[in-house]
Amino acid sequence: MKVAVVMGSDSDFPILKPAVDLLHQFNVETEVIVASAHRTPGKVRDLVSSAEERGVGAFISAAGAAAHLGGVIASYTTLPVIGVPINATPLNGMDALLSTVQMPSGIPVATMAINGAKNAAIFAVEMFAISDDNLKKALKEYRAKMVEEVEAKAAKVAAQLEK
Ligand SMILES: Nc1c(C(=O)O)ncn1[C@@H]1O[C@H](COP(=O)(O)O)[C@@H](O)[C@H]1O
Repeated sequence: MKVAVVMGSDSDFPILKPAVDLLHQFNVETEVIVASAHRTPGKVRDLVSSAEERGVGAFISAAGAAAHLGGVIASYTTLPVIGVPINATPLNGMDALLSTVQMPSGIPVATMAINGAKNAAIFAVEMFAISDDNLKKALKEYRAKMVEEVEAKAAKVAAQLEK
């Protein structure tokens, strides 16, 4: 199964790139697509309608401003949609957060933090890991590495206090 990473504009890509890299680090296949519910509605409908045939198991949808992309993707599929509101306007992402998260009942978009693309990737891996023991193991290793990194930071602070 792969993750379709859809963004509203190429201007969102710098936020999405680390998420795509993270998915590849877990050996999860991706397709990375620029498409807009506002500007290219036909492309969004087509790519979502045919997604299951291409082996897509989940969507990550990232958009800034009036971010309707996630909701529109969710309207065309029963695959899970993870929304990433992007900070792209003078409203600092609040516009995208509210338009992504406040979905009408029945059509959910699992919304991450503003610019929270890496958590979207991890969340997708967690969903795939439910039926994939290798991914489950890889997630446990990822967490263990995080513990090591925090302990190294704690040791650094402790060393500074001893000076
Ligand atoms: N929110 C949407 C949608 C949509 O929801 O369909 N399409 C593009 N956008 C967003 O507009 C912002 C500015 O786009 P440009 O940089 O192309 O002007 C981007 O953050 C994009 O995700």
